[in-house]
Amino acid sequence: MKKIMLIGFGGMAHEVMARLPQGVSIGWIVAREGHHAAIADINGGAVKALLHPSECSERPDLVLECASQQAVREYAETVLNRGWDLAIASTGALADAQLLETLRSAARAHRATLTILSGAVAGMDGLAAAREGGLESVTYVSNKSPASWCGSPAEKMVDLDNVTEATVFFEGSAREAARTFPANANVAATIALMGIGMDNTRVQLRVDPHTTRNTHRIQAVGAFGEFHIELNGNTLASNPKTSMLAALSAVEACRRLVDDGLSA
Ligand SMILES: NC(=O)C1=CN([C@@H]2O[C@H](COP(=O)(O)OP(=O)(O)OC[C@H]3O[C@@H](n4cnc5c(N)ncnc54)[C@H](O)[C@@H]3O)[C@@H](O)[C@H]2O)C=CC1
Ligand SMILES: O=C([O-])CC(=O)C(=O)O
Repeated sequence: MKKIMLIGFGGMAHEVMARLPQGVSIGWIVAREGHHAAIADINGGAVKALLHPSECSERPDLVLECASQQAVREYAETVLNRGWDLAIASTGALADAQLLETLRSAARAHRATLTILSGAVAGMDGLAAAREGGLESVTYVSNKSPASWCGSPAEKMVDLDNVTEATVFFEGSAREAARTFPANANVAATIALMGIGMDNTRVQLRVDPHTTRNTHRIQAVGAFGEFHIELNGNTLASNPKTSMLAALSAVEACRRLVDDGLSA
């Protein structure tokens, strides 16, 4: 049995727990203290609630971050310094170039892997392959409902309650997008990390009152040719900011621990 550590106890973490592949169990959950009683109830106390990964004295087979960019800043270095493999959803934390370098060095020094979950988008394998031949441009457009942008800085950029048509409220770099919208624009950072970087990846964020989905459009142009991907993702019932596919990409990372057959 593979035993993983989850970081976070919100929408994505619950989806991962509900869909955990056979042969994988959750040994530890790093969460805020307010969640510890609920964690103690899971499987008759089989899961340990922690405030920090350093409280764990065993070696998890994988640490899965499904919490926030702040959680990556708080815990990722400790995890990698212990030589534990880490997969992160909150990829926008890596818009901080210094943190990215620190985590890369920690992973190299301790022979750990830092995996960027594909999250809410698809095509990251193709984008990374295209990069090998040279990319000219990568653009990303995110289109979400007003409920998705609620509680984000979008509230100050557009009237979310009264918007009547799809409206662009942000245009800029992936670095700026990921930093400004930490719960909504991690995809921008993921695309940047797999493509032409945080400053060269152009991002447009839109609010659309006529949708309930999270739509991600990627256009990449390079020596390979060009591709356009449009992904219309259903959101988690528990969190309209987060696409179900993002949670499923975390589940798939767990499945890789037990499946030793084909790999994408
Ligand atoms: N790469 C991608 O495509 C996507 C990435 N994400 C990232 O995944 C995160 C989680 O998504 P959801 O579960 O839907 O969010 P959520 O808001 O439903 O849950 C987040 C959970 O993490 C906990 N948390 C946050 N910071 C923490 C910290 N420093 N220490 C301990 N616990 C902490 C919260 O208390 C909460 O339980 C998002 O905040 C976002 O950063 C979300 C969607 C897509
Ligand atoms: O789940 C999504 O559709 C995208 C998202 O929240 C993010 O990029 O942070």
